[in-house]
Amino acid sequence: MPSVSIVNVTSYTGLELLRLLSQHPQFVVTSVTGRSAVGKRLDEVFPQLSSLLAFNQAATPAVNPKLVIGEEPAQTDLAFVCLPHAAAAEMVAHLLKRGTRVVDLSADFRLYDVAVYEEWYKHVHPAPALIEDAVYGLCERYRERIRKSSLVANPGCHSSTAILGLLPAFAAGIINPDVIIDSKTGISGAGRSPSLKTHYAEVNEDMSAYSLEGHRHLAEIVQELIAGAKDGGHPLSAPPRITFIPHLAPMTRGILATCYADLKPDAQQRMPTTAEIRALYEEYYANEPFVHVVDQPPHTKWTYGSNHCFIYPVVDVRTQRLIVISCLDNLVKGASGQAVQNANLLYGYPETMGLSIVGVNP
Ligand SMILES: NC(=O)C1=CN([C@@H]2O[C@H](COP(=O)(O)OP(=O)(O)OC[C@H]3O[C@@H](n4cnc5c(N)ncnc54)[C@H](OP(=O)(O)O)[C@@H]3O)[C@@H](O)[C@H]2O)C=CC1
Ligand SMILES: CC(=O)N[C@@H](CCC(=O)OP(=O)(O)O)C(=O)O
Repeated sequence: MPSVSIVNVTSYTGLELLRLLSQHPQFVVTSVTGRSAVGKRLDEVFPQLSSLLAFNQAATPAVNPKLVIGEEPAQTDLAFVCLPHAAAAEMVAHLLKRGTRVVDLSADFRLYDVAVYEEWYKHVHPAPALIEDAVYGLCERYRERIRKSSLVANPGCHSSTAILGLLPAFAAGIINPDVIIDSKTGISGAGRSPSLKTHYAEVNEDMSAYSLEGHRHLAEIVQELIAGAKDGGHPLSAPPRITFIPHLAPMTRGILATCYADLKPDAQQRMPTTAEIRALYEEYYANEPFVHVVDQPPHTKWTYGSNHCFIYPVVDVRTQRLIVISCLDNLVKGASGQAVQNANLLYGYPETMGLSIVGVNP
């Protein structure tokens, strides 16, 4: 059974990995780190984990709540890195050097062009030589490459939502590459560190837009939609024109992106119908266990705590625009669940292993 470390278990994504891996029949978490909790047991920091003791009958349980949090990760087969960007790249370089396979939840290896990374992240990339070895960890697109990889760059949460929502339309060339993405996110997307921006009294019953000057996830979205269009046989002649505006919504988890684009007429100057587009989307995701094309606008509550993404494409007949609503849980399909899906691919396990849970609703 592969041994696993979680680097920075004191993060929301680290904690979510513990929850998911506690149900995984193959991986065994043997090392966890977190500067603010060094020397403490997992169940001291996260008392809810003590409930696992009643179920941990195996000699090596997947998650042992008595595991002591360290400063540095011990040698393991696989590591999930849940550090902020830049710190993550340094840790990833260290782990790869000692032969550990890595799923990095940060943004450090998601962009194939280091100049684009440095433009958006405003610092010099700490390990640019590793970028070419990394695979963008959107399993629905790159599962064959992920299987052979040692470094998976787990996608961003807004990016996953928007890319999954728009890929079929870009691959089929049915829209003008001029898109507006209006993405609403739960507060946990901002992480666990205290900040006025995420203080309860500030965000409860409040909605606001942020990063209007340009959000970092735009770079990933552009990169992947260009690739999706090309691989679908409809390469773009120029970069897509995308306006992506994230909004903070008064909920703990969840992302709901509403995407708008003008439809292109077919060779007979006829516009596609909702039924045709839904059929196209259903075909694109026909064999995907975690992506579901639905016939009504999805709710973030459908995804709460699960690795599922729900997508609703519909034509606005008055304007001949395609509207696609896509939603998922930022901490699961948008982060830790997708990371486990990637780890399953790395080890040749069924992609769904340990991820069969349905969303909590209400
Ligand atoms: N939250 C989300 O929905 C998503 C997050 N991500 C990405 O996943 C990674 C983890 O995110 P998230 O779980 O939100 O993180 P959190 O903000 O919840 O955790 C941050 C923790 O990281 C530790 N930390 C901060 N700076 C450093 C540093 N320089 N070196 C080492 N440790 C540091 C601190 O813990 P301590 O002091 O205990 O070490 C801090 O509490 C990030 O790269 C994030 O961008 C990706 C997709 C979605
Ligand atoms: C609410 C909120 O602040 N969300 C974060 C999501 C960040 C994320 O997904 O992580 P990466 O930085 O790894 O891309 C944001 O919009 O920046």
